[in-house]
Amino acid sequence: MSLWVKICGLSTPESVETAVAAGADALGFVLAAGSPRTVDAARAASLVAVAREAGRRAGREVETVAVVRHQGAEEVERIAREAGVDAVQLHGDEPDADADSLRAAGFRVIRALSAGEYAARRAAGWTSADRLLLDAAVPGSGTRIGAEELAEAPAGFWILAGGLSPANVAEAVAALGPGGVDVSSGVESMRGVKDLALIRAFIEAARG
Ligand SMILES: O=C(O)c1ccccc1NCC(=O)[C@H](O)[C@H](O)COP(=O)(O)O
Repeated sequence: MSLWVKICGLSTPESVETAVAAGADALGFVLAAGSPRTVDAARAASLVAVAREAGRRAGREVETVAVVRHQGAEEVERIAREAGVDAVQLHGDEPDADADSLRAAGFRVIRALSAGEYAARRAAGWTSADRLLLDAAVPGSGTRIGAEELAEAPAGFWILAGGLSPANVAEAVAALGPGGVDVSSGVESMRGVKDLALIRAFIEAARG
């Protein structure tokens, strides 16, 4: 099966068009405050419309994802509805009940955890109905997760994030065996500014 690829932190129509044309499965819009990639819900809605149209032209569905952190379930549901996304990616200390209520409200949920958080939850017997994304401790920082931090890779489908780039994604996938990958910093020319050639190169390298 083809590797699932998500390009995160998109904020311009050009970067959305490029990611879809290059074959991305999912696009992330940062609705968490305080990031150079943050867009408001109205801006995200216009980018979601661009993604839908580009997906229609490409003859496939592209998943749109609101990336949030430390926002309550009600607030997340409100902004996700306004943005018109398919899924939410929870990056904070949200309780499982928030994920349950967002799923019940019709959104797919991605739970983003650092490798350390995942190891602690796994040891405590935690399981989740949602897709799991393993990331560096500081999301969107371009920091990699090392194989040593990931003593046991999750069973089943999971998504690797954190410091991936066109130069290292193939090696990271071979070493850790995720079903999907997620990138932000590694396809930017400077923090918060996506580079269209790097987006294309990342997707090609990930699938190559
Ligand atoms: O991008 C941010 O600044 C951000 C802020 C708050 C929560 C999540 C954020 N980003 C999530 C992602 O972009 C990715 O899912 C992931 O962290 C990969 O980031 P990177 O290491 O930059 O490739």
